[in-house]
Amino acid sequence: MISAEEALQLVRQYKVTLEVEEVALLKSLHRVLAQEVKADRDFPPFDRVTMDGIAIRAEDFLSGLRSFPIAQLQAAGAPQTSLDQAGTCIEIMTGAMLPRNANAVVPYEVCIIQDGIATIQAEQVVKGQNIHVQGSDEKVGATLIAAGTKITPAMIGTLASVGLSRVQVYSLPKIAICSTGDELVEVHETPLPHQIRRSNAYMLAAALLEEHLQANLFHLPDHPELMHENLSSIIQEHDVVLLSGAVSKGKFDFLPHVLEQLGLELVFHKIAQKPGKPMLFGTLPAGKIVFGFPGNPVSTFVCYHLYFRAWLQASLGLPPQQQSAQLAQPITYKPALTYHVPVVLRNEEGILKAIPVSTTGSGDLTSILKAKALLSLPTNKTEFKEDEWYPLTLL
Ligand SMILES: Nc1nc2c(c(=O)[nH]1)N[C@H]1C(S)=C(S)[C@@H](COP(=O)(O)OP(=O)(O)OC[C@H]3O[C@@H](n4cnc5c(N)ncnc54)[C@H](O)[C@@H]3O)O[C@H]1N2
Ligand code: MOO
Ligand SMILES: [Mg+2]
Repeated sequence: MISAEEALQLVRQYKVTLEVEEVALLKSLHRVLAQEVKADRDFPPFDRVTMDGIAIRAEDFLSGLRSFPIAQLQAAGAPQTSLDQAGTCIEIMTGAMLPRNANAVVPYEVCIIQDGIATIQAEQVVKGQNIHVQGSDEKVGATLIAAGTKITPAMIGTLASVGLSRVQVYSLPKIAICSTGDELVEVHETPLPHQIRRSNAYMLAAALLEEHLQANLFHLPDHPELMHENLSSIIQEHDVVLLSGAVSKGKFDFLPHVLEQLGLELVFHKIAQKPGKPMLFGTLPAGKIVFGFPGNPVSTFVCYHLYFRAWLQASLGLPPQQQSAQLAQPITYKPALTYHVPVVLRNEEGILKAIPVSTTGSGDLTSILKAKALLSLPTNKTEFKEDEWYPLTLL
């Protein structure tokens, strides 16, 4: 049996190779950029006026002049004008190109305009004031966003600015979620006393939606031939298969055997951890990836968050997310297993404190209703003291 740390390292090594596809600008939100984004022109592209007011030559003001006849009006979006005559001004709007020969913009608030003459009441005017100089943010050709970055709304603004109406992004893996077990019925059905509803499949699908990933949902019966037949066609159609249940020691836990028949290259089966000990991970022919999450709801949820998300980050070329928090109360845990404790979080003067939530075990769906994260207590100790720092995984 491998350790939780080894399992994490291993899943990160089995990333899938994602193709590059082109999508419409807004569809690129939350996707991973597969191209470098460069400035197609200087940022800003011209000397941009930053206040509504008048454009003058600062020298005229310095020579004592205070009243400037208005020669022209220039709006944003109009071609550049020219301040040809010394001692005059051009009324100018925010976002307009600075007129040729002008070098300062005086806001309306410190001018009085009467009969076509602007009189400046400011104490001083400095050359270059209220002008956003061409190329002062970025020069044409500069890299604005590196490939491999997850696209945020702010980045959509930059992509739009440089004219990328279509964006190259890495394609998304095709994901299947399969629940297993003859005790499961559909959500809309009323279970008989010995049945339960298929909650894990929906919980996983929702967790994927939070990553902006869609999945197809399936159910596999507790029957080796039928499981083989169904799973074989599911694998053909998907890059990644997330399975829930049927990976432990039970008489109906057929998955490991069926997967082996389907060409599984096992990377590991069983991790020294609680919950989620019987988790399975491996590859299938044609570079497909399979995660076999233990069926207990908390185990499925915990293993998804610890291992699938680490795998996804690695496959998308994103750095691992590492965080830690302080245990808020002592815990004794004797088994030689990494104990992933469900916790809520509290910020105490800048220190993140993890407070364990009560749970009856990995069948306790309600514990993950309360928990916001997992605090992973390592195997090399049995006494975990208050204020000690441990790795944290957000749920
Ligand atoms: N003799 C042993 N028994 C068990 C061991 C062990 O080491 N030795 N490990 C236990 C642990 S830990 C876990 S976790 C479970 C994992 O079991 P399986 O992955 O084989 O899952 P199932 O047997 O199919 O189901 C377990 C449990 O989860 C419920 N379940 C399954 N799928 C769903 C679903 N989609 N939605 C809601 N609930 C689901 C299922 O009804 C069972 O109650 O094995 C222990 N046993
Ligand atoms: O590891 Mo199992 O996940 O405790 O129920
Ligand atoms: Mg079982």
